[in-house]
Amino acid sequence: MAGLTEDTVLGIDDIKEKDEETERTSKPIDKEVSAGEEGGQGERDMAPSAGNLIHRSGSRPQLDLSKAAIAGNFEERNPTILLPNQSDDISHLALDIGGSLIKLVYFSRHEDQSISDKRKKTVKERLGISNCNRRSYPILGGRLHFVKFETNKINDCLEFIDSKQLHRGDNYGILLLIGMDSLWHSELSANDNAVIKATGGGAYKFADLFKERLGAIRHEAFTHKEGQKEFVQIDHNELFPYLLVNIGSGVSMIKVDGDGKFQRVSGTNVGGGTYWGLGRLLTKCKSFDELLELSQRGDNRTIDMLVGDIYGGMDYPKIGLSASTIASSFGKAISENKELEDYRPEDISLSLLRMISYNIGQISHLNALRFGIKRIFFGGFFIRGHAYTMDTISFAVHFWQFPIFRSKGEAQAMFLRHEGFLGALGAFMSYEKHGLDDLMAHQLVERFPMGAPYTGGKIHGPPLGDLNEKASVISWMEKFVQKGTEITAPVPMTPSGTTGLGGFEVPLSKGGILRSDASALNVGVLHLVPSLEVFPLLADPKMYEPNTIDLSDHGELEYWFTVLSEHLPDLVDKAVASEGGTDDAKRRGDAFARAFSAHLARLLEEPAAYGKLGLANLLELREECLREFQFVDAYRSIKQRENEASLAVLPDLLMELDSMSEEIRLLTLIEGVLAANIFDWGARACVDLYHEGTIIEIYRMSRNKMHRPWRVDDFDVFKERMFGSGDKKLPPHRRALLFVDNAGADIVLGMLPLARELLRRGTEVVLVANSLPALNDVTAMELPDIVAEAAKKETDSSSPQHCDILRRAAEAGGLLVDAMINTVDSPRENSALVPLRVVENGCGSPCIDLRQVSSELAAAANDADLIILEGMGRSLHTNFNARFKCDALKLAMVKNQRLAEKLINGNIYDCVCRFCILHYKFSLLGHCTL
Ligand SMILES: Nc1ncnc2c1ncn2[C@@H]1O[C@H](COP(=O)(O)OP(=O)(O)O)[C@@H](O)[C@H]1O
Ligand SMILES: CC(C)(COP(=O)(O)O)[C@@H](O)C(=O)NCCC(=O)O
Ligand SMILES: [Mn+2]
Repeated sequence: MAGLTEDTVLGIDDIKEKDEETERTSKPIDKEVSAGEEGGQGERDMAPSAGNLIHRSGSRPQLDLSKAAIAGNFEERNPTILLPNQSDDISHLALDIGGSLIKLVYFSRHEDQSISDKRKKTVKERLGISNCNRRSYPILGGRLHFVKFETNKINDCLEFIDSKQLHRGDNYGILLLIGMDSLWHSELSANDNAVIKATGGGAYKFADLFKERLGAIRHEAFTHKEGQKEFVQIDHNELFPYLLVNIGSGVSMIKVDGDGKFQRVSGTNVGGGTYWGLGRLLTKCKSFDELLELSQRGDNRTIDMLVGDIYGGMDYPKIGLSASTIASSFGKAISENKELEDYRPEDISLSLLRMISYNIGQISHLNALRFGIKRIFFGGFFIRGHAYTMDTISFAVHFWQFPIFRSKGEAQAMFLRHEGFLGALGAFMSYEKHGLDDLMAHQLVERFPMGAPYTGGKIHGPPLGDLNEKASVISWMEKFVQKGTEITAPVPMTPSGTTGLGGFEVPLSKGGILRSDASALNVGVLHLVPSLEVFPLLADPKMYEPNTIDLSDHGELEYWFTVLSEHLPDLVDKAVASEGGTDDAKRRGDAFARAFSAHLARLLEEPAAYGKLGLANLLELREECLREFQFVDAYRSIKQRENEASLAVLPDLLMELDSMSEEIRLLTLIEGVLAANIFDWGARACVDLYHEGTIIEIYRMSRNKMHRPWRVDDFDVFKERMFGSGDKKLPPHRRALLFVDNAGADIVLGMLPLARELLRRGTEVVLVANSLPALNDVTAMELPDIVAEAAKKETDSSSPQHCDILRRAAEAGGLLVDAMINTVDSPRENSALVPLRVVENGCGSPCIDLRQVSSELAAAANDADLIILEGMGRSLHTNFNARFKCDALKLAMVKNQRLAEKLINGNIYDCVCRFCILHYKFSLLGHCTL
């Protein structure tokens, strides 16, 4: 890559000179910041119309390039660019301006969490219980977004930055990467002036980034062979050394030996720019995607000279080459009397794609061999998530490893979902002020928005990457709806192995029609939630897989897609009603339905598009989509109604329970939990049931059907743990974490009475509930009021004080603020009483991934020796097979026939009571059914 240094320096120089002009005339910065590109592509095309987008304003901080200058020697490999006039009060943004594409990674803060969360206030302030192991981060959490633009359309990029208000905010700084596959970096200046770092940091930072962050983002890396994507979870300890091959306009090959230990060992000038540039000239294509799409319909045999062409249609087995091996790319063009017009552009494109991919694959392989490297990661936007390209590269890497060529073992070709964003992301992460250097992988949650309609109460920017049109605030929703329809239309994918060319040297997957911009839906927004942690009680976090249902089985996938699609109209009705049924709500409801359907269609067609797909991901995606369209809580009124109805009958239930013997009571309590889990607005069968009676009638009916043995029935083991057998007794559990599920009868008549029983036995109880609404699940915010209502002292003096246990425990746990104030002076006769607390779980889904829980929950888990997971989402769809370091009880009613058949070989409404007991030293207990 000769000339890189000069070009980049020139580019930066350009910024410096032209910014003086900018200051005088308010001329645009678009030309200036694009100057790092090589080959002049696009430079002249750039219209200066976006010039006033990033403007000075007294109150708003912005990107101010005036008087920008390189600090130090221009010839240096690590030039620092100083922006003396830049306020560092701007958005988190990193730009990687490449020869072909601008990659933008930006950070948006989460909106301020409500501080009026009564539960948190009471827990923390009143009782001084805090998340002692919580680290303090300079950022409070937010999102990392990935966007790309063609370098010659920098105006769109600027418009986007403007529409998203990225040039203002109260953050720290901006990073700009200028160059092409460059291997430069510079240190942050200690100077107070804002600094632009010029770095091709992708490679340099990648080592660390991958190891600590991306490497553990679920399903980042994958292999791609014969049309099949397979995600690879890489053990941190086995990552190094690896070869990073960045296929941008040109190609860099970097050997990475450890954190920050890397070396550019090779490269080639035949890269993505070559394919696009040569392809454009030869086929007259107008866009890269058009060129790629052409290749899918091509047959390279018309242009490439094959081994068979030389050897009369025969293989050449002596040297291990079959007839269909390409002997010479474009070789036929010399021997025939044809002009360019005589060749199909499709064939030219395919021939070119194979030529370049093979060449890169081969050089990569040779370099891997040279250093004895087993893994090659391919990045850069040339790959563009394109199945055929990945197959071709994998094939090439593998081809040279056929026995005859093989020497020192096989190198594996791996691809990355964030393929093109490595540079921008690496630089972003390296910016120390963000505090991101301390972030751990489980603190990044990936989501797949369609383009948020609102931020800060306003509609911002066009959603789906169609940035050619001017961002029109008014028509945004209509545009979305239209776009949604386009991408909903299923895109056919040719099944693997049908290209008809055959032969081991021909990659099989060719794909169908190319999606308009695959990367827009391949890479999600990474939510940074610094308070997320791995649940400390997981027995083996590395082996933990939350999903029980594997959707890689296509039949399974289709079934659940149908279930979710059929549920959609009803959900939209509820969501719209929950927002007052206004015209705006209806429009949002429509957009939500389209967005979610679009995701479903996309995933049905390519299940691995967003990483390995499980049922929990689908259910969470639905909630995320609702939130994206500002549906805060679709089931709010249903939850309220069911809470009220259930609270009204709770005193009678508690009285009934108190009249029972301990053992009968425990059984009745578990029956009650299972029976009340029938109130699930996410299950079709149950929703149909609700038309047939009142909440209490359905609850009674459900209870009456609770006959043991249940389909999975470990109740006897649980009972033995609780009461012992004969004279062998175990002390009560110290602390139980109750992962609660639905609002209404489920929590009020099911889990609260069980919690009360544990409290009565001296076990401290922590109710673990959702941080955000999902279906009719109760949230941590809602729980204190429900508990307070359940624990209310009966004013009617004739009623016994059956709520005392709950009330005192809730007081002790800081849940009843008012009650505490009232009882401050009265002597606490039961000061030894264990507390009842509420913590949020960190998620907003009907399922729970225990690798990412709130730090509050992680802290509460430290002393816990019993976990109770309740409901289908948390104990069946996810965590059915999860193993813990303490006793664990999983309770759920199966409200879906197919799941019942598959999971427990049973029927709908069957129940699961699965108990897994830890081996106590002096264990008196048998083992559970696991
Ligand atoms: N929409 C697109 N426009 C232009 N090039 C694209 C596009 N999508 C993928 N590419 C390919 O990606 C290459 C650029 O990759 P990238 O990693 O962004 O490198 P650079 O930093 O050199 O721009 C292009 O040369 C082309 O082969
Ligand atoms: C989303 C759910 C897991 C919620 O169940 P819960 O955790 O409340 O018991 C469940 O409603 C579900 O799997 N529904 C889809 C299946 C169906 O409609 O049959
Ligand atoms: Mn639920």
